[in-house]
Amino acid sequence: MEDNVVEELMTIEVELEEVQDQIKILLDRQEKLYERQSELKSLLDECKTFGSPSGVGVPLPVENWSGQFEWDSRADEVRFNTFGIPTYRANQREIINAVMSGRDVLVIMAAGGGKSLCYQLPALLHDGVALVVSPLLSLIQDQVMGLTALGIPAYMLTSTTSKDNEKFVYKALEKGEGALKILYVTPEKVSKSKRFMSKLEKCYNAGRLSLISIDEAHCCSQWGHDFRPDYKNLGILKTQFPNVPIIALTATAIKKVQTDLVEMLHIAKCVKFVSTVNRPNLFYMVREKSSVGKVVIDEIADFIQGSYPNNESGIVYCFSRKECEQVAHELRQRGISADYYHADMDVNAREKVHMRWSNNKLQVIVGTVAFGMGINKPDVRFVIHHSLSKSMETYYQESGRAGRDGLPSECLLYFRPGDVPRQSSMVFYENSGLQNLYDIVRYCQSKRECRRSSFFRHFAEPIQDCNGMCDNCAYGRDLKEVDVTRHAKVMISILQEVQESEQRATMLQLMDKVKVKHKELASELKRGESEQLIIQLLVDRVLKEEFQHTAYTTNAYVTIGPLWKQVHTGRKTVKLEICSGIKGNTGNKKATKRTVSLSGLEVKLDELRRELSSVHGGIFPHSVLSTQQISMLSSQKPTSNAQLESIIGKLKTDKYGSRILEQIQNYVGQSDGDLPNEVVQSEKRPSKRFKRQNAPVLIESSEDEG
Ligand SMILES: Nc1ncnc2c1ncn2[C@@H]1O[C@H](COP(=O)(O)OP(=O)(O)OP(=O)(O)O)[C@@H](O)[C@H]1O
Ligand SMILES: [Mg+2]
Repeated sequence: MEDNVVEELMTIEVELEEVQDQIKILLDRQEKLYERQSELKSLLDECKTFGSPSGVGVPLPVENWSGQFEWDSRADEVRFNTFGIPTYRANQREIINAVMSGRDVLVIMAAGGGKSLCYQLPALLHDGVALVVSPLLSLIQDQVMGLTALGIPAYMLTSTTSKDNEKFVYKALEKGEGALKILYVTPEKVSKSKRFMSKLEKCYNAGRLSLISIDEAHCCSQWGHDFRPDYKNLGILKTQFPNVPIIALTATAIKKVQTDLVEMLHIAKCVKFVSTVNRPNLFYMVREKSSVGKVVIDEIADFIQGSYPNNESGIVYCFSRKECEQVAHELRQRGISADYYHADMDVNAREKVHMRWSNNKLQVIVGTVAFGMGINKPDVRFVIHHSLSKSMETYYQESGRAGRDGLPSECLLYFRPGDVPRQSSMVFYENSGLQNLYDIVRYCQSKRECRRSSFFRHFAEPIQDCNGMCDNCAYGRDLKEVDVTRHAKVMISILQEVQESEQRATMLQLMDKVKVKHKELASELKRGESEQLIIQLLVDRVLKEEFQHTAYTTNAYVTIGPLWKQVHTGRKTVKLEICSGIKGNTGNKKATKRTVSLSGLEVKLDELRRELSSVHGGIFPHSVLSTQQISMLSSQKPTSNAQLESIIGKLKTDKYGSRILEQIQNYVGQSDGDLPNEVVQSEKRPSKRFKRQNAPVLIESSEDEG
């Protein structure tokens, strides 16, 4: 009797949790609707006021940010000729219009969505100086370098700024002398330097402070993943400079973070632009990870050499520092230029590795989570996870470092159940740590559901088409569903015995016990499948994990979970999906192109951009020409300055035009009779599965504007 009551109670508790999750989603939705309702009501009030006869001549408040504005043509000219950007991406134009109209703006846009342009373009259109607060020195250096290469007067005030430059900046702020359009600082400058703030005040009083931009604004919030205490003091900017519009930008989609930063920055009336979390150009896939370390490395090396033989950049994320070093070493032994990056290295060594990678002198960085926010490289073609991340949010951020230039890129995660206890013993003490981990475990275990849908569900966004850009959508798998209820019951009984004798069992010990006690049953499932079953039972709460600290480590054990009885009494059957093969591309599903393969001319232009970047010093190859521009040049093969200008804009044509035209001419001359866009095989190493393709396609969201 008592048992039954306890069991029902457990079941109800689990169901209650599920209901609460649903309520949370509905409450979020309600909050959004209330927000919009009040926006619309106040808009209506304003319309009535301004629309009345007494309001004749007063302009209507502008909320249609896609409409026409007086700065349109100037904005288009600067976008194209200075930044070399042919069209706006989704929301960019609207955001720029809101900023230009003097409103405070909050921008939530996925990594690589193009947030920088949203403040850099208005900074150039306005008179005066725009201030940008950014959390990391490396990010600031990248940005200043990139802008300088475009001929934009951008400076920074950081620990590395020379005395001369500091003097120049302070003079520009105080007296308006010298050309200064964009000034980057770290948050510490705002909260700690009285001298800087007093100069800024003078700049403001003279009406020359045009805009304040807070990049990576999620650093304000303790709920964000990169909290920075000094970001909390940035509220002072609105208090001291109330007439200057603030634009706060982040890729973090968590609601709590957004609410926090609006409050902290004092921008309650801001216009908010939330873009989708979808990254249509990323191909997501999960592969089974062998328990033999060398096999995993062989597979990773094959993948890189097969798909990326032209030194295309990538990242491999590892669980621990030691693993990073080992994996980098083993990749090098297999002929891949790889190096590691983790928090145990000194700052200089880390920066050196980062620089070599940014300059395309190193193909792969093998990093821990420490290799994070400062990564600004747009042409990362693949992100491989050697082990699973600790949550969907973390995986989204880390894998999202691929393809920031919008070109097809791949995100590959190696999953094996044995990695789960390693992660769980690290995260179990965090708020919802285990829940978050089990969410990504579910993502990894799933063999049918679209990987993109998991992201949409996680970030509470309506589902969009995947276009065949994940393994589950692109390939049909031969899946069979096996009833493993008997196995699950045996596991439960064994764990009961273990518990009764006041002992504990790890996942491996549990499997061994099943093998010893029930040989026939154990032989029905392969080792990996038994592991898969235990993980599934954990995620479904039939089993649960328990942790014990020792002096050196935390051990994870498996024990009976809240729903064990449902299985034990036979009320719940347990099924395991077992994959017996991949059918290949299914005819009925759209499979969009996943990788960028370089044509002969593209390889030549890539070499040229590397050469020009080292000749011009201090700029990255992607600042000379983006991969997207290289692909357009190679398909259109311009022969005159005018044609070139229509592709890459005036500034780059003036700077590098003669060399680019010369390169194209040489290539066309040499390859007379060849296929126009013949795909080249790397000279350095043979390619296993090289794909012949024409110019790469840019996969963009359909909301693009001209
Ligand atoms: N409209 C556009 N068309 C083509 N490329 C663009 C456009 N806007 C931005 N880009 C390019 O996309 C890349 C990423 O842009 P940006 O650095 O602004 O991204 P972000 O949103 O700040 O990402 P993160 O969150 O990672 O900092 C850059 O190489 C940039 O030049
Ligand atoms: Mg950015």
